[in-house]
Amino acid sequence: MVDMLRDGQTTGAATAMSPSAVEPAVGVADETSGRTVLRLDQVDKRYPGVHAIKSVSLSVREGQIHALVGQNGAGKSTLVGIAAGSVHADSGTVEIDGESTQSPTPTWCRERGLAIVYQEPALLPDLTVAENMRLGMPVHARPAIGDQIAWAEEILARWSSVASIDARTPVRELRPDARFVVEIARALAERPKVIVLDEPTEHLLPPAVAELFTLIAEHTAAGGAVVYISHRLNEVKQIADTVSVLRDGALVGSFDAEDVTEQDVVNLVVGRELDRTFTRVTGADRIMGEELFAVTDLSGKRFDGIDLTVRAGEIVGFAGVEGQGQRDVLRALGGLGGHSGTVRVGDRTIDPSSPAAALHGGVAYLTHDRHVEGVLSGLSLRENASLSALGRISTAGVVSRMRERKLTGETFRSMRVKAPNDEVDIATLSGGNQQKVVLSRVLLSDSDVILADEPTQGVDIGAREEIYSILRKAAAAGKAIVVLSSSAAELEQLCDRVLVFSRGQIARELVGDDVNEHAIAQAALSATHSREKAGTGTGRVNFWHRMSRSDLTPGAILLIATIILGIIAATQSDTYLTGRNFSLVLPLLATLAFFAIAQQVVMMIGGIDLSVGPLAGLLVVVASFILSAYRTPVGMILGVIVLVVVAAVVGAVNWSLITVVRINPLIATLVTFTALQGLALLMRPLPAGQIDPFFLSYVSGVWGFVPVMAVVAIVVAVVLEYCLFRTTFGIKLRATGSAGPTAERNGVRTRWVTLGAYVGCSVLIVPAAILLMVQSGTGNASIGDSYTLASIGAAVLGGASIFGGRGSFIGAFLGAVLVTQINTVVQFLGLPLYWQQWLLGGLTIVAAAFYSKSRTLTERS
Ligand SMILES: Nc1ncnc2c1ncn2[C@@H]1O[C@H](COP(=O)(O)OP(=O)(O)OP(=O)(O)O)[C@@H](O)[C@H]1O
Repeated sequence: MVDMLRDGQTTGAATAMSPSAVEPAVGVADETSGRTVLRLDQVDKRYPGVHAIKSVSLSVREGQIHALVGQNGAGKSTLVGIAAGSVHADSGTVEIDGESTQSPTPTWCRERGLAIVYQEPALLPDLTVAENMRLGMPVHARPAIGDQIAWAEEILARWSSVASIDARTPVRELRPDARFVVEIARALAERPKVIVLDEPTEHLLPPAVAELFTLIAEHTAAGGAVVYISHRLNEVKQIADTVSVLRDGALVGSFDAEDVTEQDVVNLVVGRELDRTFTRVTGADRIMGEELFAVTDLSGKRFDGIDLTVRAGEIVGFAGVEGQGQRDVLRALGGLGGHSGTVRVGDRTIDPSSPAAALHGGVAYLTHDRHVEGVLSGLSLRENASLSALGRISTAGVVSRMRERKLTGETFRSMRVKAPNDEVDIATLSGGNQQKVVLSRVLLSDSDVILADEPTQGVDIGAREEIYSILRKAAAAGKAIVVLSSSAAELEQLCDRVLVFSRGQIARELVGDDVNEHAIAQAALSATHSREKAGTGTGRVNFWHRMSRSDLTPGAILLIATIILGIIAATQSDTYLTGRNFSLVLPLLATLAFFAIAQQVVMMIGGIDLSVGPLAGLLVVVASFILSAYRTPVGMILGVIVLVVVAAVVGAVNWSLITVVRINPLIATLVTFTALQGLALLMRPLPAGQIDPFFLSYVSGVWGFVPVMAVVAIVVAVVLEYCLFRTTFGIKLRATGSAGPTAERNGVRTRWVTLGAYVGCSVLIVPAAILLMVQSGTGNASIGDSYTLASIGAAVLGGASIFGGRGSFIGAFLGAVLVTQINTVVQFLGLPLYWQQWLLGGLTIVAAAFYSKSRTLTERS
């Protein structure tokens, strides 16, 4: 494993060379043999302050593995993003399988045979593995929705020896390595002409890497092509036919892999000759201080009885086959896992019960899952890095911008973070640069103990050396450091001592000359024979886990609560269980149910519609003009059509404010709320204008004591529930709410899905408004106002997430049932009316807390 520079004192030993000085020794790739399946021609891309791609031309031929290498920020991801249609180039053309275009879209590229696995998985957390896999397929290759589980299981079966993944599991429950397996398996299942893999092995376990290489070989043997991005040059040398080097957005050249040595590639990537002679600076050569970090009898999930001491100035490595508890121990010490035992920093005993408590006790943890736990998107580099150092840079709670800039700036410079400036959004940085910023945060916390989990993940060869040097400097400054790495070579280079884990315990301790790559790898393998597969996380499926998996769980809980309230009311009053009572209550229930179902549509995409109440009022007012007395049946139908059109227009206005003008949904629909209220009051300042009694008698028809409209509401809820999981639009709706930008990358036109959601929501208010017409009989402008909040309450009770992606129409219906039940039972029990509010508020809090708790537990496990 020589995937890194071997240089104890890198920067001093490196000799700057002109690019031309490192290029002539290597052979230039033959671009003529084999058919070209992907061609990029004069592609150029600028971001504010960065010329990311400088007129790059590249050809990838069939049956070939074409590696793309370069430092962090060189432009690799941007270039393949352009090839896949997810990044729009300023100029240049993309040609896939003979067809070219200047403006490719993800769908265009996929349909022509290009599949891509992004550095950050393009999976939708709230959709199941099977739904994600199906959605990512080109339209012609998608299985029927009913067959998707069997189809996904068949594809994942190929990976079963390295990753046991249940196709029904929501992706949010998968561990990072399993997420990548799903992505890769899906992309290969497309049988693409060319597959792009952007740092695919960063998160994979060694057996999965081996499986990937076998599949890649099969793919190319069948005539497919691969574009392979990696910082692991040993992997590149192992599999690539051609190596293209990018530096600062420009193509240095494309070379035959056989003609270049690993050292040649390093020099080409860095743009200078880098001395890779390795001098390990061990603890024996350094002065170490007193024992600084002491852990006694630490036990928790997947580990047991861990004793550990680290001295000031010492770097201790955690090694072992993946899944032997080493990561769990590190996370528990960083405050990210339950545990028992004693943890001491210096002479203080600390309780790392949370990351904040660990930090407070002097322990900082660098996560291995940068995408989910490390990066704070939307915040600048500076803000991301200074988050753990706020105490040091503020006085009486006020942050000193000068100190913050100085501190973060110096750290960024020492790590060579590549960004236009320190104020840009961290999300705009390349993956490796994001990793450097997250590491900066840990260093800036100035904690006595640093726990670094895969510190060089996704980081280029030059920066890797810089990170080693920074960790060594931190040790030299008296910190105690623990490094977990899947690379034995990395541990050899960094550590004074290495602890090898097996089945949740420390199986071996390597010191002195035993701290070498070979001995570490050997110890890891001989220490254990059982390899845990990548999977869905915990093997133990607990109550919360099972409950939180289903979107129907909230509905079941609501039903039980409704029945209990009903039993109480029935025991207290003889009139509760009578047809007369039901004939009074059910129309109210149907009205609220339509409001809740409508609200659920927009909440599914992470939106909200405050205008539903006034819209209903406006529709009642409009009806008092167009459905006034004694219309013919045709007139009535036309009248209802007008109401639908009015509602659809309001939905479209909401959508354009949110999507085109880009106003937050809460504000946008608050604006519409006021405008619609004003308009309705303008038309009918006071309730007036009779609505046709014949029309009202039709819509208030009953079967026994059950109103027809209540049955319609149930049917609508059930049909929409079916559509949500079994139709393309339903899945796109959930995908858009789950993670909009990722859904876009999967070919979902989120803009139009959002339009459908807002228009759909408004149109579903028409039946609710008709029921209100029955109640008022006249044009009453404010009759719907109170339903805005009630609709949101009912949908939340039904399990809707305000962040989108989760919820259920049956749940929303049952939420409306419970709200109506509370109102009725309070009256039957003769309780004061404020009990309605208390019960509703109390139950909403209990429900929200329950859903939130169960969801958090599921995601953590
Ligand atoms: N959306 C964006 N907005 C602004 N700048 C961006 C954006 N995406 C990328 N960049 C910039 O473009 C340059 C190239 O980034 P890119 O992600 O392509 O690099 P990379 O070679 O893939 O790096 P890494 O190896 O770290 O993943 C970087 O300077 C990056 O900060």
